[in-house]
Amino acid sequence: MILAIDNILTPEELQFVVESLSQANFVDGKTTAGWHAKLVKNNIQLEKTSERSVELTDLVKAALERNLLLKTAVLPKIIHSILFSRYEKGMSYGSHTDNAFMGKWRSDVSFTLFLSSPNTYSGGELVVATMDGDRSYKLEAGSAIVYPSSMLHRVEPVTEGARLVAVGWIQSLVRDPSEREILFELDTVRRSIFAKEGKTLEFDLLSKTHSNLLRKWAD
Ligand SMILES: O=C(O)CCC(=O)C(=O)O
Ligand SMILES: [Fe+2]
Repeated sequence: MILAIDNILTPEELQFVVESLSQANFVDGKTTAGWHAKLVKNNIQLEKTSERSVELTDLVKAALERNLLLKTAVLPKIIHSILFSRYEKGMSYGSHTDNAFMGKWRSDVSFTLFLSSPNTYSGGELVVATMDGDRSYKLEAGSAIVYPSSMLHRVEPVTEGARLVAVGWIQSLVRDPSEREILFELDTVRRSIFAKEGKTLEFDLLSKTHSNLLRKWAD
């Protein structure tokens, strides 16, 4: 399941992040890519060890953690390895797959949080390869695409302007995307029943099934 989540950041947070990044020092992105992804990675990114990176990482992580849609669809165990990347004119990231592990954490879900307004740059779409063709994404600033880390993906060349994003990886409580999808749908239905009718017997039974499956599938 590929999911678009709008307004992860408030306008104030977005402005803060973008302003902070405008004064930052960016380095070659190849330093954090796997040995094969390095061959096609052509961007620059905020130095991970800088104080600014730690501050912005905490901000983005907190924004993702408070988002209910992300919580129910992704079931995060930990949001790890956030990077702030910049693609200037001519930069791109060719087709690749993300490493299964980053340090000790597994990458089950990848995300791109768009930080530049789409009308400030040309090209730079995130393209995810699905069984029925390529899907192309270029969201409003502050919104994110969330997709299984198992999928091939790329960033199209930027032809004008600059594309600023925060990308990162999540280890989910449930590694299998199809199991996550079942849990997400059950959770969505039970919340909808609760909103309409309150804590009915149907709500209780769906909650029981959701909890029992989560217990069964979580690692
Ligand atoms: O910038 C993006 O949207 C995705 C970048 C990416 O695929 C990566 O950093 O592994
Ligand atoms: Fe990637």
